Amino acid sequence: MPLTPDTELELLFAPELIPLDVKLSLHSDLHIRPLASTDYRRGHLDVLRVLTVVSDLGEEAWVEQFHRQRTCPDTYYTLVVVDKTTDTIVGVGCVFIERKFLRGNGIVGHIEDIAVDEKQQGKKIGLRIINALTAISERKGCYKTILNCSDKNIPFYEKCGFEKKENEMAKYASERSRTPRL
Ligand SMILES: CC(=O)SCCNC(=O)CCNC(=O)[C@H](O)C(C)(C)COP(=O)(O)OP(=O)(O)OC[C@H]1O[C@@H](n2cnc3c(N)ncnc32)[C@H](O)[C@@H]1OP(=O)(O)O
Repeated sequence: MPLTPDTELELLFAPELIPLDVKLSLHSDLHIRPLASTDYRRGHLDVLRVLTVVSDLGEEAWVEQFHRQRTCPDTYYTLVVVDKTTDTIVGVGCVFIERKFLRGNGIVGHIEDIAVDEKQQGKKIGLRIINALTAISERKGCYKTILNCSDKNIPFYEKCGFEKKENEMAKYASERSRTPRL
């Protein structure tokens, strides 16, 4: 299936936010753009499976989540790399913007959920995704861009220009305690 032009898609954010140099540095068979409302069908969740176990709630629930993100202005920047020859997704990543009271109401970019299709790893797609997300974070005015990763991925993020700072702590909620009550 040939690539669907961006102009025919409902996109999560303005495509102009993705820097031209990142677009040009990709292989000619690849295209980088914001997540689109029809990307469930292009395998968005399949690519995320290389990262973790994915519960597929179906297209309707996926589209609902897309619109929840889209209605939070200036907050979610999820992008995808699409194989132009098949119109399927081969790489994904997100930066979301946190608004702080510190640093003069400063803003911070949090990079999340980076994944590249197993068959396409090692071709600099991950690097281009991180470059694009960092550029978006900086263009939106974030004073820093941060992420959590496993020890295994530290060399990858160092190649992307990140350095190790502090430690990650996590507390996972039990099924019972995370039932929404408010
Ligand atoms: C915030 C988060 O989401 S953390 C979770 C990250 N995602 C995952 O772990 C899911 C499974 N892994 C993947 O999807 C991919 O392998 C990624 C995203 C980690 C890397 O994407 P790729 O496209 O394969 O990496 P890419 O080709 O851009 O690599 C860029 C550079 O980092 C290096 N690199 C990539 N992964 C590693 C690694 N695990 N160890 C050492 N170096 C690495 C590459 O060799 C390359 O170096 P070079 O410029 O000297 O040639």
